[in-house]
Parts: sequence; C-alpha cells; structure tokens
Amino acid sequence: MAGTAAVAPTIVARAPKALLHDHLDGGLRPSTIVELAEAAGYTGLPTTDAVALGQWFRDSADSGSLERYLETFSHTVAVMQTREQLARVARECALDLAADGVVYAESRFAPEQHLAGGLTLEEVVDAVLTGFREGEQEAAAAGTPIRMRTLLTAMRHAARSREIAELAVRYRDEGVGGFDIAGAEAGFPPTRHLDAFEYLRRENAHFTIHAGEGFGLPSIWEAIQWCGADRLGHGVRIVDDIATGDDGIPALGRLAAYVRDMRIPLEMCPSSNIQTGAARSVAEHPITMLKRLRFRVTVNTDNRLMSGTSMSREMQLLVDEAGWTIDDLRWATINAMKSAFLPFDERLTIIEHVVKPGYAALGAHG
Ligand SMILES: O=c1[nH]cnc2c1ncn2[C@H]1C[C@H](O)[C@@H](CO)O1
Ligand SMILES: [Zn+2]
Repeated sequence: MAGTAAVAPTIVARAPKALLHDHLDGGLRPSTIVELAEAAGYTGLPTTDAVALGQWFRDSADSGSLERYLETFSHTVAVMQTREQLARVARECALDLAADGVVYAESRFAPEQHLAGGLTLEEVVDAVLTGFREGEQEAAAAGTPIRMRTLLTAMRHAARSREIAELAVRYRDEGVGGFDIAGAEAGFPPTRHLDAFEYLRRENAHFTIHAGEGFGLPSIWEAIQWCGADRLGHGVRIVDDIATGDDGIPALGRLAAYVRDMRIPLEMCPSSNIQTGAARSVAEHPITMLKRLRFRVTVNTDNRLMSGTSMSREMQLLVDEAGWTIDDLRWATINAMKSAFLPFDERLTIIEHVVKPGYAALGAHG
C-alpha cells in the first residue's frame, strides 16, 4: 500500500525536496577544493587527491564534538576568498542540489569569513548571489529547476553580528532570505547577539539560530524567548524537555510545548548530529519522536561535504533506519516549504504546483 511500504531509493531521488539548513562552505565538491587550492597556491590541504580528501572531511568531522567538527571548515573557507571562487562554489551548490531533486533551498554562509582576499562584505554577498543565479539558470535549462535563497550567518564567537544583520536587510530583495548565527555553541549563548536580533525584528526580517545542538535547553530557550528566533537550527535537544511517563505517554515541558504550540520549525540534520555527538544513530535520532508528536520538523543536510550526504541520503536513512514513509517525506517537505524565508504566496506556489503534484506522482497521500 502506498505510504507504508519501504520507499525505494529511486523514489526518494525523484521526490521534490526543500532544504532550509545547508552551509555553502560545508558543501563544496572535493574536486573543486583541490582545483581551487592549486590555482590559489593554498598548500594546507591534507591531501590533493579528491577522493581521499572527501574521505578525510568525513572522517575528521566524525569527531563526536562540534568544536572539532568545525575545525575542518578552515580548508573550505581558505578556497572561498575571491569573487570567482565564491561564485563557482555557489553555482555548483545550486547545481548539485537541483540534481538531487531539491526544488527550494536556503544555503547559508558567514560573509565575515571571506574577507582574507580583500573583498568587502558586499562583494562577498554579490559573488555568492551571482553564483546562485547562474546555477539556477543552468539547472532550469537542464530540466531540474531550483529556487535558491541565501542566509547570512554571523559567527557566534565573533562580534560582527549587528553588521551582518544589516547586510542581510540590505540584500533582502536580492536573494537573501534572512540571518543566522553559527559556530561553537557552548560558552557563546545567543543573547550575546541580542542587538542584532532586536534590529532584525524592528526591520521585520527573518532569522534562525543554531541552538540545541552542542548545548541544551538554555540555548533553545534564549534563542526563542530572548532573541525571538523564527526557526531553530537543529533544536534536537528539545527532547530534554519531553519526559516519557510510566504509561509510555510523552509529557511536554513548558518550553517543548511552546515550540510545538507555536509551530516553531526545527531544522533537523540527522547525519551531522551523529558526527558531533548530538545524537547516537539515525534510528534513535529524536527527529522521529518529534515527527510523531507533530512538531514542525524539517529534514536537512547541514554540511554535505563533512557528512558525505545529500537530501536524498538523509531521507533514505530515515526510511531505512527509522521507518519513515513516503507520506512522512511529503509531510516534512511541506513543513519546510511552510517555514521557508520566502514570501507566503511564493511558498504556496511551490507547495501547490511542485511539491504536492511531485509526491502525488509517487503515490504519496496528504
Ligand atoms: O552544525 C553546525 N553548527 C554550528 N556551526 C556550524 C555548523 N555547521 C557549520 N557551522 C559553521 C561553520 C561554517 O564556517 C559557518 C558558516 O557556514 O557555520
Ligand atoms: Zn548548521
């Protein structure tokens, strides 16, 4: 019966997908890193063999710690310092996602990390937006249309969040959907960046916050109740506020209830969470319990390079290891589209004209 049989990889590949949490500097093709490093004279790579390099990223990111996981980004950021490098990486990102069946994606990066080659913050953003536009055009011509948006990230250990928030507002009509903070979570609470969030709220702008990944409930609570985040990056530790009683019935604490009641989207990234130690396995990942409890769950890649993953792979893992059905994949995709930092009418158009017909053709039910 449709919706209950295990979903075959060919079906997952064809399913329309929506991606809210993907890092531009965490999704480079290994071959591109090797080429860009050689052309730029960057000699810091652990190997110049593309296959071995891909493996190196996956192994190094498999560290059990968010801090060590983040160290691997020094190599990708090193080859994203010129206009051409940034545009190429963005173009390839759009093409790779489109080839994987992603129809809508928000890709994020931290402009402040791309100034070493002398570019200004504006030039960095322009270069990335140019690359996304090229990728969109080529993907459409290849018969795999994708709509790309970018989120501008500020690094939580640094002190440029207000400036980056202003940049996000300045570019909001050019393809920037919103703002985010990322980087090590423990020791860097989101309230350090309160002025940036207050500014964004006054500007009617959108933002998400990485919270509840490398640190627990206090981080989620601050992100929502102090900072006013529209969405949570990961948010996986919200399960710490859900107790299972003797009767087996889950009881939600006040914060978990708030997140569910307010339909706050959770940008969940199973493979990344396993690598950083935020979850033990896909089978035990809280995403499936949260889906059952009907939180606003979405499925995401986080860093395709570091996790050796794709949207299809994350979905297939949930199918194979956590029993997700095609109806579940459809539900998560519609959740993501409902939560996108895109005008409401455009969200509806993608849901009604792309996502629903795409899943209907695969036998899924609403
Ligand atoms: O999962 C993550 N948690 C916190 N920070 C992250 C994660 N993935 C990537 N980052 C950081 C490293 C990148 O250089 C930065 C901007 O994309 O965001
Ligand atoms: Zn992330």
